[in-house]
Amino acid sequence: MPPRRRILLINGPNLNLLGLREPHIYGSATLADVESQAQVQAQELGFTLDTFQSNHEGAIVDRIQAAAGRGPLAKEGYTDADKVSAIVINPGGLTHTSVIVRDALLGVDIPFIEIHVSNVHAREPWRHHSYFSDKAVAVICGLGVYGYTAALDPLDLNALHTIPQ
Ligand SMILES: O=C1C[C@@](O)(C(=O)O)C[C@@H](O)[C@@H]1O
Repeated sequence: MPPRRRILLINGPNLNLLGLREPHIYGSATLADVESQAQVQAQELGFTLDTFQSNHEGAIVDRIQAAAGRGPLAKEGYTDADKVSAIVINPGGLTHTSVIVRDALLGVDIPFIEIHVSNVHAREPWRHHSYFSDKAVAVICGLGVYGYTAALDPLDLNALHTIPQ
């Protein structure tokens, strides 16, 4: 059987307001636009896409653990079928603060791509540091919401592990 490709797209705090918050920085596309475009792309490329957004750090940790079939959500109906082979994550402000989301990603050992809509390196100095970049397969920033499309591109996915059936 061919390897399964199931990708999890996570958006962190405040990204539910994409399209409304600071449009001069983040543009006018909404999170719904981003997720539906990503679903179209997934269908075209033949992988399953799960999407998740939360404003809560612990909820993101629980969802990452569930992506490996572990943690509290694993007891609530998430099964092995929900295991993913790669994660695309825009951690939002947690990028610059979150040891625990970093630890969650390292703990499940699922390769991930970090994406930011804005060019964080052209913004406030404290946005230049990420708790994720040194462990990410790739980091995409400053491409606007096209960054999500780039992250899900098969060229990037080919570089990632897949879960054998
Ligand atoms: O919430 C966000 C969004 C962001 O991750 C981006 O997509 O550009 C950049 C972060 O610094 C910020 O806190």
